[in-house]
This record gives sequence, structure tokens and C-alpha cells, in this order.
Amino acid sequence: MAATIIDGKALAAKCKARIKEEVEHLSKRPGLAVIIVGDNPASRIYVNHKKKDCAECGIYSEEYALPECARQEELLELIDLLNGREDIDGILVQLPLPAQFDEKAVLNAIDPGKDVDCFHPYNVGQLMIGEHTFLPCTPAGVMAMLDEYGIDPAGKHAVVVGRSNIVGKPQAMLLLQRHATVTICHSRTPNLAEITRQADILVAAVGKTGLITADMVNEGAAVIDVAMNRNEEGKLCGDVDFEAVKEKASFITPVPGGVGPMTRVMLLENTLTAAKVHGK
Ligand SMILES: Nc1nc2c(c(=O)[nH]1)N[C@@H](CN(C=O)c1ccc(C(=O)N[C@@H](CCC(=O)O)C(=O)O)cc1)CN2
Repeated sequence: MAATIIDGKALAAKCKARIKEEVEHLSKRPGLAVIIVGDNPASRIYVNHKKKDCAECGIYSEEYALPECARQEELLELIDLLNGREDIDGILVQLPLPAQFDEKAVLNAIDPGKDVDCFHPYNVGQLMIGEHTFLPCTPAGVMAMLDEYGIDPAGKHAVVVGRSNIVGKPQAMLLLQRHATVTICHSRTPNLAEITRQADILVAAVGKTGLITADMVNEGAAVIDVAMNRNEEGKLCGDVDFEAVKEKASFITPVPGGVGPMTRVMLLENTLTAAKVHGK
């Protein structure tokens, strides 16, 4: 039987309605500062989406667009200014940054209490020990999707393909916190298919179109595609061969319309959390 398609768009709409209601009950509006550097067209689209999401939910947002040639000091000064503003609860720097930037130093400059992406080492550490305030947006979005569709990770074998700091590693941690047995695979994993075939929950987060084929998937697995690639025709697609794998999986996320919209919702969720922590 063909898999149930996990509808990230519909779930995101439901979450946004709840966030909007919570925002209405705060004493002051939450505020989010969005920083974009350069003219990466994909980043421009994502930043526009984020601003629109904020407006939909009653969250105040302001954008800072720095030119491609901006200097590190300029960006650090801006972050410092935003760190000190009471009306701003969350700060995000859209990634990737142009090559002249030291990404680590930039992310470390954000006040951990305003780090709504959960990229600061303090928050990453908090996540590791289960003491987190914020959750990393994409992995948290995946967990919300599993919950919505009744896929309990407890006692399951979850295989995460990809080991990035933004997705693979925190995803593994969140699944572990929910009592899954977790395997992380990466580019130097021999016999990848042998391991992915053992997965009850398979999360693909590599960025390689067509990496996960039907023969690599266990019958009845829940398959979550985090990647956002462009194929030869320029069409948005993930790592998973969706058409073939949906015939074998029990649940599957599409790209687009899967994890992406939920990543954006988790940013709103973290901004709301920050506002509450800031006494709003
Ligand atoms: N500071 C950050 N930078 C980046 C992050 C991040 O979480 N924080 N993640 C990605 C990009 N990203 C969010 O910024 C992101 C990408 C895509 C989507 C999304 O909703 N995708 C839609 C399709 C959108 C389209 O039409 O292109 C979908 O999948 O349906 C959300 C968030 C890198 N940078």
C-alpha cells in the first residue's frame, strides 16, 4: 500500500493558528530581527517567507539586508545592537553567509537568549543535556511531524543520513531524547543501504538528489526528507526518490510541502518562547 503523505503545509497552518492565538494573549508583541547578507536568491525567498509568517502570526519583524561586500565587523556591530534591544526577542542570521565571513564567530555573537535558530554553542550544549529553551528549527519541525502522525520514536531504530551541525546532529539528539535507537550515517559510511534498510524512521539530510532509492528503504518505514535540492530542470526536490519510495514506506514527506514549512513554524515557536522568557 502507498505511504501516507505527511502534509507539512497543513500542519504548519494549524501550528501558525495556535501561535497567533498565543501571541494575542501576550502583554507585548514578540519581535524578530532577520539579517540577510548578500544576494543569494534562495536566501531572499526564505527571508521573505519568514517575514510573511511573522506578519500572519502577529509577530513584529524587521529585516537588515547587508550588501555582499559587507564586513564582519559591520555585522557584529549590528548583532551587538540587536542583542541590547528590549523589543527584539529573536535574532537570526540567514545562512549561508558570503565567504569573507567567519560564520562561527557571527553565530557566537548572538545573545543565546535571542538565538531563535538554536545555533549558538550554549544552546547546542543545552540541547545535548536536555535543558534547552530553544529547539533547532528543522529537527524540531521533523519531531512535530512525527508526533502529528502518531509515529512514536520510542524503541524504534532511527537512521539519520547526514551529520551537519544544523540538521543531522541535532536531529539525532532529538530522536535519542524520545528513546529511539539512533544511527548517524555520512559520506564515509560503508554500505549505506545496509544500514538505511534497518530504519523504522529514516531521515535524509544530505543534499544529494536521488540518494535514497526504494531498495534502501525497509517496507513500512517512515521516511522524512529534509533536503532541499534543485534537479536538472531546476525543480525543488529532496534526497529521496519520492515516487518509488512512497510505494514502500508507511509515511513519507514530500519536497516541497514537507519539512520546509515546519522549519519556518519552529522559528515562530522559538520567537514566541523567547518573548515569554523576556516577560512579554
Ligand atoms: N539562519 C538559518 N539559515 C538557514 C536555515 C535555518 O534554519 N536558519 N535553513 C535553511 C533555509 N531555510 C530556512 O532558513 C528554509 C528553507 C526552505 C523552507 C521552505 O519552506 N521550503 C518550502 C519551499 C520554498 C520554495 O518555494 O523555495 C518547502 O519545502 O515547501 C523553509 C526554510 C538554510 N539556511
